[in-house]
Amino acid sequence: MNNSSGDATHFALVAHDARKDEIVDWVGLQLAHLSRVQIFSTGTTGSRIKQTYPELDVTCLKSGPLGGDQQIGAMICEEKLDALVFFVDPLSPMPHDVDVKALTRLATVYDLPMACSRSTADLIVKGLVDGDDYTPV
Ligand SMILES: O=C(CO)COP(=O)(O)O
Repeated sequence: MNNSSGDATHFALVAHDARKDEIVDWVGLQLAHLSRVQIFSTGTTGSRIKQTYPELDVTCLKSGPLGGDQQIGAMICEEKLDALVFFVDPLSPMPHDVDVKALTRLATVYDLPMACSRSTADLIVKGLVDGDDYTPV
């Protein structure tokens, strides 16, 4: 836990449409660990995760194209998140591409652990939930 509120571990989980099935599958594989995490998601991603795993603690924000990416960006600036898992679709143009860029940019600016793929997302879970507390050097 590195968020400034000092309580539970907070993850943002976001996926573009072409990768929503993939994030739902990934959450299922990490269910035991993610059940110990407070999850914040953009609207449609969060609804899918909640529907499939009602036992998880998921807060749904606005849909990405309607401001959800920006809400997550604001949480990063306010140091309310410990990690961002963002399964980006690299093959489709997005009407809200500027928001997508802004979100990944802020994760970089604030040195927030960010995963855009399953393997990196696994490593984040291993480092932040399954392993010893992560302390940035
Ligand atoms: O568009 C998104 C991220 O850029 C995701 O938004 P939804 O989860 O609402 O589809």
